[in-house]
Formats: sequence, C-alpha cells, structure tokens
Amino acid sequence: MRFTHISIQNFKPYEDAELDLRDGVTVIHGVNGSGKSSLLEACFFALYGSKALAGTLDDVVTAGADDAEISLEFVHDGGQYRIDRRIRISGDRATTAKCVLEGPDGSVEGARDVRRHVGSLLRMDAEAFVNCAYVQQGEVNKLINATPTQRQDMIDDLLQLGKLEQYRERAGNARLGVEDVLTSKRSVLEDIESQITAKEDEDLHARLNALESELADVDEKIENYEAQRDKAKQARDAAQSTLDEHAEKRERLAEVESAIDDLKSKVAADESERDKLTTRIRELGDDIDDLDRTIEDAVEEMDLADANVDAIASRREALDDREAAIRDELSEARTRAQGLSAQAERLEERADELEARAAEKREAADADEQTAEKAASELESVRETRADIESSLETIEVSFADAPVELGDAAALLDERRGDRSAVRERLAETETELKNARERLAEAEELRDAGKCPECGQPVDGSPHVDAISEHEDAIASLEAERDTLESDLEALESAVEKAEALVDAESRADSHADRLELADERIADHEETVETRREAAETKRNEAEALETEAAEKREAATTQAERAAEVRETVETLEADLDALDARREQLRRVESLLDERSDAVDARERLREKRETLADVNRERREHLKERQNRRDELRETVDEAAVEQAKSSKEKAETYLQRVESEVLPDLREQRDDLQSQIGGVNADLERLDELRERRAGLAERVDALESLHDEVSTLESTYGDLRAELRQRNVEVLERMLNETFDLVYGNDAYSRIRLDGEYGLTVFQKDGTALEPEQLSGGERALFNLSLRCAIYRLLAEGIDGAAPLPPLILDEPTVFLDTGHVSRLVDLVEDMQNRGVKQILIVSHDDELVGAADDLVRVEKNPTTNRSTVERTDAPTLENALADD
Ligand SMILES: Nc1ncnc2c1ncn2[C@@H]1O[C@H](COP(=O)(O)OP(=O)(O)OP(=O)(O)O)[C@@H](O)[C@H]1O
Ligand SMILES: [Zn+2]
Repeated sequence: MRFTHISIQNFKPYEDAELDLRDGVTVIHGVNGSGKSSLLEACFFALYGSKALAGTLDDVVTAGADDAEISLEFVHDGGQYRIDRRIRISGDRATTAKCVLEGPDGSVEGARDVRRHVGSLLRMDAEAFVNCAYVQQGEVNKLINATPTQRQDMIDDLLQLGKLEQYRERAGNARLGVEDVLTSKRSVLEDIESQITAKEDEDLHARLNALESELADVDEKIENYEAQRDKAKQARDAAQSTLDEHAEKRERLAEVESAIDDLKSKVAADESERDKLTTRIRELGDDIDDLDRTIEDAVEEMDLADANVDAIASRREALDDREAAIRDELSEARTRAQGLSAQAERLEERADELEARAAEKREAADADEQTAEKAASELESVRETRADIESSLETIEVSFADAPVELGDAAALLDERRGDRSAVRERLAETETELKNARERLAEAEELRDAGKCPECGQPVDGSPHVDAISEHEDAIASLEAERDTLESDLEALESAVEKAEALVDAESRADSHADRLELADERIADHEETVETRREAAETKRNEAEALETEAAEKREAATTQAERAAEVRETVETLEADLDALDARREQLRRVESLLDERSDAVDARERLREKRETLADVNRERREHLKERQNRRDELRETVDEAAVEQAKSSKEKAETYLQRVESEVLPDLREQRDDLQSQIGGVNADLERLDELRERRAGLAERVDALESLHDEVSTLESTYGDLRAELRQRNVEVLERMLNETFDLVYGNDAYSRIRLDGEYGLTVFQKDGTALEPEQLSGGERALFNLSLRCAIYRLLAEGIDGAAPLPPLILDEPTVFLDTGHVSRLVDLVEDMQNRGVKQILIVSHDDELVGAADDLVRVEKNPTTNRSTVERTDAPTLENALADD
C-alpha cells in the first residue's frame, strides 16, 4: 500500500495544501512548528478519522475556519483508492459532514463504514497502524515499557494470531456447551432407567389379570340386580294401574253425586224464588188498584175529560195559552207602573229644583235690601258733612268782606305787599349807610376844625370859609335821620300789611279745599241715592220671581202625587196577575202528578208481567232439572256396583312391596356395585397406562442412550479442536518470536553497531532482555535514552519486517512512517539510521515517509518536501524541492 496524493484545506496550520507522494524515501523538513507532523497526521486522519486523533475532531479544523477538508489517494493491492473527508464546525462542535471511500469495488459512505472498510482492507485498525507502521513523534518508550502481555496482544493482533485464540475460545465454549448438554442428558437417562426398574418391580401383568376377573364378577352381579329391578318395576306399575282405575271410578262417582246435590239444591232454590215471585205479583196488583183510585179522584178534581195522555196534553195547551195572555198583560202593566213612577220622580225633582231656585231668589233680594239700607245710612252722614263744609266756607267769605281784595286775589296782594316791603328795606339800608357816612364826614370836619384846618381840603384856615360845611353836614344828617325814621315806620306798616295778606292767602286756600270737598260730597250723595233706589227695585223684582217659582213648585208636587197614586194602582194589577201565574203553575203541577201516577201504574203493570214470565221460565227449568236428576241417580247406582274394595287393598300392598325393593336396589345395592366397577375400571386403566408408560420409557431410554453416545464423541472432537487451536497458536507464536528475535538482533546490530551488547532475547512470553558482552542481563528500561530510541526503532522495524514477510502477500503493508526518529541520536547514529532506512528499502519497503530536519537524512531522501509557515499569516505551505544530489548537499554547505 502506498500513499499517492494528499490534499488538505483548513487542516491545522494548513490553509490549502497539496502534495504528490512517490515511492522511495520522502523526507519532510522544516523548522519547528512549521507543520511537518500535521502533514503525517492528515494522512493518518484520512484513513481512520477521529480514532486517529489524540484529541477531538475540533482540533483538526484550523482555528477560526468553519470546515476542514482532507483528501487522500492511495494504491493498495493493485487498486486505486481515494478517501474524502470534510469536518464542519456547527455550533461549538465539529462533526463529520462528509466521509467517502472510493475504490475499485465502488464507494463506501459514512465515517464508521469507511473506518471499518479501511480496517479490513489493511487488516489493521488505528491502534495496530500506530503499532506497526507509524512511529509517532516522541513515543520512544512505548513498546519498551509495555508489559509482555501487552506486547503479546499487540503482536498477536498484528499477526492475526488473535484469531486463533478466538477460535480456540469458541471451540472451548462449544466443548463446555456439549458438556452441559451431555450432563443433563445423562441425568435424564439415569432418571428414566430408575423409573423403568421401579415399574418392572411392580409386576403389572399379574395385577391386570386379577383386576379383570374381579370386574367380571361385579358386572354379573349388576346384571342380575338390574333384571330383578325391572320385574319389580312391572309389578309396581300393574298395581298402580289397578289403583288408578279405581281412583278414577271413585272420582266419577263423587262427580255424579255432587252433580245430584247441585241439581237438588238448584231446584229447591228456584222453587222458593217462584214463591217469592208469586207474593210480589200479588203486591203489585194491590198497588195498581190503589193507583187507579187516586187517578180517578184527581181526574174528577181537575175536571179532565179522561185519565189519559191526550186529555192531559190538551189541558196543558189551554194552560199555556192562558199563561201567555197573562204574561203579555203583566209586562204591559209593569212598563206602565215603571213609567208612572219615573214621571212622579221627575216631577218631584223638578218641584225640588224650583223651590231651591225660589229660596235663592229670596236670599238675593235680602242681600239687595241690605245693600240699599247701608247706602241710605251713609247718604245721611255724607249730607251732614256737606252742611259743615258749607258753613266753614261762609265764614271765610265773611272774612273777605272788609279785605282790600276779592276772594281769589289774595296771592297778588301778598306779592305787591312783599315788593313794597323789600323796596322800603332797601331804601332804609341805603339811608342808614348815607347817615353813617355823613356822621363820619362830620366827625372828620369837626377834627380838622378843631385842629384849625380846612375841614374840606385840610389846608390850614383861619376861621371859616368852611364852617358852613359843618353845618351842611349837620343838616344832611338831620334830614337823613328824619328820612330814616319815616322809612322805619313805613316798614312797620308794611310788615303788618304783609302779615294780613298772608292770612288772606291762607284763608283763600282753605276755601279752595272746602270747595273740592263739597264737590266730592255731592258726588257721593248722588251715588248713594242711586244705589238705594236701584237696590230696592231689584229686591222687589226678585221677591216677585221667587213667588212665581214657589207657585210652579207647588203645581209640580201636586202632579207628582197624582202620578205616584196612579203607579200604585197599576202595581196592584201587577200583583194580581202574578198571583194568577202562580195559580197556573199549581194546575200544571197537578197535571204532572196525574201524569206520574199514570206512569207509575203502567210501570207496575209491566213489572207484574215480567215477574209472571220469569216465574213461568223457572217452572220450565225445574222440569228439565228433575229429568236430569233422575238420569244421574241411575248412573250413580251403576257406578257404586262396579267398585271392588278387596282388589284395591291387594294392589296397594303389592305396590308397597315393589317400591321398598326398588328403593333398596336403586339407591344402595346398584350404586355400590357400580362404584366398585368404576373403581376397578380406573385401576385397570392405571395399570394399562403404567404399561404404556413403561414401553414409552424404554423407547426414550434407547433414544437417549444413542444421543449420549453421539454427544460423547462430539465432546471428544471439540476438545481436540480446542487444544489444536491452542497448540497451533503457541507454535506460531513461538515461530514468530524466533523470527522477530532474529530480526530484532539484526536491526539492532545494524543501527547500533557497538560491541557493548552481545544480543537481545525475546522469550516465548514476549519478555525482552538485553545481554551485555559479559553475559549480564539488562532490562531495556536500563538503556540510555539514545540506546532506547535505537532499540525502539529496531523493534518497530523488526515488527514491520515480520509483518511484511508474514502477511504482505495478503494485505500489502502501509508506508513506513517515522516522525522525528533522530531526536536522541548523535551524528554517528544518524548515519546508522540512514543505513537502516536503506536496508528497509532493500528489503522491499516501497514507501518510507520521514519527518526530520537532519541534513544527513535529507541527503538520503529520494524526494524532499519542504514545509514552511508564513510568520505573519501563521499558515503553513508545503513544497517539493529537488532531490538533493551530493553536489547540492555540498553546495549548500
Ligand atoms: N487547529 C489548528 N489551527 C491552526 N493552527 C494549528 C492548529 N493545530 C495546530 N496548529 C499549529 O500547527 C503547528 C504544529 O504543527 P506541527 O506539530 O505539525 O509542527 P512540526 O513542524 O511538526 O514541529 P516540530 O518540528 O516542533 O515537531 C503549531 O505551530 C500550531 O500552532
Ligand atoms: Zn382849603
């Protein structure tokens, strides 16, 4: 098997990488962390999916990417294969979104099916792949530290020796199964044999014979008893029929006798009934005679033409006619009485009404009269008042007789007087002022004169031009004083004149008011006079009207009395007519009585006729009965003669005997015997069943014995098979161990090339021991780090070689993959490693993939692949560089 192409997207540090892989040694190199191991992991993951991962699916998808795709192409056993996987992150989990394996036989889909298919194709699962072909980085001690059992399991598994163990186990299980069946069959066989022995000891045939002869005896007895029983039954039945016959006869006799009694009593009953009927008929005859007499009296009393229906009917018709006439008259009289009563009532009402109106009139007249009286008395007092006013007015007129003015001019006089007075007052005030001024001027002049100065101009004067002036002044004063006095007396006179005028004005105004009042009084007098007159007249008229009304009322009342009297008369007529009607009813009642008497009579006659018929019928019936009676009595006598009491007694006793016998045989003897028979039969059945069972057991024993023999030989075969598988595996393992030990020593010699150790031993239990030159043994763990790395590589290569030589034909091995094998190695040992790789190639390993940055290994490569990581994007790329020739290598140096 060889990888041919790997293509990855978003796988770990790779964004998008592709690489063709060829035969021979491919070395993948690059700096730490550039993505070398990831490239190998991608191949491994492509084959086995999540089983190839230490971590989870999420780890393979480039951080931040949504999905990763891996596609691996390889050739295997001459066929072309391709696996495509796509991992998608959905949510926070990664899932396999696509997984398809395409091969020459079609395609397989789904992660699980693809993994299984790859497992069976390569004959190894993910773990076996790691153990055999893929030496992962830093796993130097894995095989060394493993326990021998783990190693054994691992190598057995790789070499498919596990299958033999499986077969051996299956054979073992089969052996155990056979043993189980064999044991149970043997115990069944033993059980059956002991059952057979027990049955044989019972001597079943002798028992069967004894039981059968006993059964024959019992059967015979039963037959005898049954025959006896049948005879007894016949005897019992014969007696019974004799008894039944007699019983029937007696019954019939009793029937006849009771029929006779019955007839006799019926005859007697009917005879007494006939007697009763005769009495009743006679009584009815008497009743009819009585009725005839009563009817005759009534007819006579009522003066009826005849005592029959027609006479009664014609009389009833006459009565009806009479009644109709009376009723007509009555209804007329009632109407009239009613009319008259109503008239009387209406007249009374009218009289009442008229009287009431007369009373009203009288009341109104009284009221008028009163009003008139009141007006008359008021008229009187108004007249007195008027006289008073008149006299007051006269007094005032008298007071004007010596007045300067006429009545009516007082106001003008007062105005004149007041005008005069104010003129005088003015002149008086002026005069007084003039007087005052004159006096002042006199005083000044006198002063100046006394001071010798001109009293007029103030100039000093000697004596007198101006003495005259003083006297002038004194004259003026005197005249003024005189004028003033006159004015003052004038004023006084005028004052009194004004007062007088004022009194006149006052009197004049009083005279006016008296005149007004006088006018008013006159008006009132007129009013009152009119009232007195009209009211008195009205009262008179009303009284006259009242009188007239009262007269009319009296007339109406008289008429009412007349009509009421007439109504009473008519009512008397009504009563008479009603009495006539009652009399008619009484006549009718009498008619009905005669009618009912006639009915009663005819009923009685009918009844008497019916009773006579009945009596006749009874007589006929009794005649017939007597004949029957005679017949029955003859029959009874015949029956009495046939009854035989002695035969009945004998039949009774023989029936009793037969029944006692039957009772005993049927309820005791026969059931006992039958029980015995049933018991015997079931015993016989049991013995027969036992015999059958014995035959059956014998048959089964033969079958079982055969089966046990077969199982025993099968058990032997399976045991042989089991041990064969065990032996085969041990043998094969031993052979493998020997080969592996040889290859391990060869490889270790090749890579180590040191004389320190003589050899490595791999014992049958896969224990590993290293021997030093001096023969001392060392555990592999005791080796140095580098030695252990070499030892591990040797062991891995040995296993790979063993497998390659062992099974390569069946399933070509995958490429040998070494991840960083040089880690612990010094330069010398790196060249040894190169030798090992060449050796492996020479031994036919087609494809070897090595991750390394060691120059020497790089130099040994057929193909060189360079892995680089972009420091800024952190994305890895892969590229194939030319295979380094020696010159290239030297040139690089
Ligand atoms: N899921 C991932 N997404 C992105 N980068 C990843 C992821 N997983 C691993 N890496 C990166 O891949 C690199 C590891 O690659 P790898 O182990 O293949 O390197 P290497 O070349 O084998 O290194 P060394 O020489 O040290 O063995 C690391 O730098 C790591 O950061
Ligand atoms: Zn003078």
